[in-house]
Amino acid sequence: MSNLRIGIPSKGRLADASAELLKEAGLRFRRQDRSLFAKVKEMPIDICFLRTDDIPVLCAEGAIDLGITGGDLIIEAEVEVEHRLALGLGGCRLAICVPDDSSYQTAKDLNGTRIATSFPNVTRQFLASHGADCHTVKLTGSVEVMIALGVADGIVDLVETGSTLAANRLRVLDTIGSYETELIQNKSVGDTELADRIVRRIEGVVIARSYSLLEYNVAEDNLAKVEALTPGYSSPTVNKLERAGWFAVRAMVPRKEVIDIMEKLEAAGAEAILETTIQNCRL
Ligand SMILES: Nc1ncnc2c1ncn2[C@@H]1O[C@H](COP(=O)(O)OP(=O)(O)OP(=O)(O)O)[C@@H](O)[C@H]1O
Ligand SMILES: O=P(O)(O)OC[C@H]1O[C@H](OP(=O)(O)OP(=O)(O)O)[C@H](O)[C@@H]1O
Ligand SMILES: [Mg+2]
Repeated sequence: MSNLRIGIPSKGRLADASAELLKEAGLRFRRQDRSLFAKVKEMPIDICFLRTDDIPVLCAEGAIDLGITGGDLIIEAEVEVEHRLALGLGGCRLAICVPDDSSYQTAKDLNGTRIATSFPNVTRQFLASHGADCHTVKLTGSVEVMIALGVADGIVDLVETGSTLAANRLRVLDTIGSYETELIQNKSVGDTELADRIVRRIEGVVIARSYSLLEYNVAEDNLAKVEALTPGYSSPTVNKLERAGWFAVRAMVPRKEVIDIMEKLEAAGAEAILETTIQNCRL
């Protein structure tokens, strides 16, 4: 059986984060210069460095068994792949944008107009579902300037901070969807056991990155109140302290909620509240 092939972006904003994610999942490899492949040490796995937007079709065609790419690119590619994991990276939204001073109010108002985009399939489907039939102008990048160039009346492009829109005096008319980076799998992978092992390893890192471990001490009278604040991933760990009537509690807490929960724990009488990061986990 040939090695399991994992395709990751060779450049761009997802490249480093994708490689780092695999390394934290225990895959040890090093890309030589600008080579297309890298062998993983002591495992029958090859890493392939590809264009982010080619990864969905290469995964569907079986050139790679697993791939890391943007959810928006997967939908635009209109291919059949298994969506194995959302990776908590590359969050963005795909939006219909028009000039700030235009009179458009809804997607339907765009009927008969020209829309510049790198996502013609998603664009046509969304506009058709809103009763608008538009001429799409397919481009690979710098879509925002096409209205100024007179090529389009509106655009569909990715929006993260909104700074590109502001710089081009554009506003969001409607949001098509929100996306993040995903791990996808070919529907007929040969070594499903190894593929599942890799998915499980990556899942452990993704969960570990999205949670922190909170530990604190609390008097018995306040125990029920604080346990409601930190129910944990499945259940908090509670141990009796030497200090009579006091308990030590440890629980996983979503990282983005930690500060808020620490304040609530303190207000509920918890003491010695500590946050530690989780390097990896299996839950
Ligand atoms: N602000 C953003 N702009 C573009 N893509 C983003 C953004 N935020 C997250 N992404 C994700 O990254 C993917 C694009 O990665 P890709 O490597 O193709 O382009 P890039 O990083 O913009 O590099 P390039 O300069 O080649 O366009 C998108 O499909 C999306 O899933
Ligand atoms: O909302 P923002 O934070 O401004 O990000 C959105 C912009 O980023 C991406 O462009 P990119 O920088 O990838 O250049 P490109 O158009 O050449 O891909 C995307 O195509 C938007 O133009
Ligand atoms: Mg780009």
